[in-house]
Amino acid sequence: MSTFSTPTNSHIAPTSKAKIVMQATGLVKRYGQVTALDGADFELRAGEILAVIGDNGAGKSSLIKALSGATLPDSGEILLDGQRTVFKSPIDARRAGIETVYQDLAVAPAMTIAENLFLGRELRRPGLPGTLLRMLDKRRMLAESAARLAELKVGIRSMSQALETLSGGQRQCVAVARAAAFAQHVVIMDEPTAALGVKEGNMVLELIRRVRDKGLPVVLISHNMPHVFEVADRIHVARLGKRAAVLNPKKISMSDTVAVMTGALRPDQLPAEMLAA
Ligand SMILES: Nc1ncnc2c1ncn2[C@@H]1O[C@H](COP(=O)(O)OP(=O)(O)OP(=O)(O)O)[C@@H](O)[C@H]1O
Repeated sequence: MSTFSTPTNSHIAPTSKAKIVMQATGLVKRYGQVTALDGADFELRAGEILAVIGDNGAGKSSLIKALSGATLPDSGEILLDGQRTVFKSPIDARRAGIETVYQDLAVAPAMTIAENLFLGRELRRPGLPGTLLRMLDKRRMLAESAARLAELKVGIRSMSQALETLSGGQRQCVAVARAAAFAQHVVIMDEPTAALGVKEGNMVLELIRRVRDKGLPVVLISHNMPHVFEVADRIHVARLGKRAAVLNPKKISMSDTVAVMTGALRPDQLPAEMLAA
């Protein structure tokens, strides 16, 4: 069997005894004649970065949409901390502590970094007696933004500069930091390093590790195999609307991973050590 890359991820991966933070069983989602999810299972553990990979149309986005409340599956169960949960909207998922960083970033380029961090969750000053009017607390939002970014070692100095003045990688870091700042349980990232150069991609990968090390498990959807192997503790392979396998990136090569993803290699043909516990 081929060996392709030496994983550089030095973090101690969670063992099979690590707590299951989020779980899904038998998710089904149909769009007319198309079955996007065909009984997909999912399991995210405390302390891990779980990469979700799969060929085009394998059901990655549909899975993530179900986990983040963007779509309601036709059947199947989602459990958060062991409790059955139904997300009827992304707001439900956010309330439950799940933050998602979408590919389009959902940011306002002309607004400041602080305004973007608190977009939709603005801090306000106490209301004046007898009025409902509550002014935005810009000072606190600036201070808190600076604190959040510093905590994650994102090296951006001025929180009052417009987001559009930042590079693509820095903007992505702001989006990730925003998710990490508000998430109580899980951060889901959809292709966070797509369209970034090598240096900027590495900067975002570093940040993703810091988010995990801060105590938030991360679900990372990516087509970028070197990036997956750089940071993932386990690799969930989606195929034909199901979870085909969960792989151990420390034991399996990139080429064999791609072979499992495309169906050229069946998971039951792999030595047990290549499968994640
Ligand atoms: N809103 C929709 N309406 C109709 N079909 C859909 C819809 N969303 C997804 N599908 C179909 O469901 C299947 C799974 O799609 P999904 O986007 O989940 O796969 P994916 O693994 O994320 O693919 P990609 O890597 O190309 O984004 C595909 O056949 C897709 O065409």
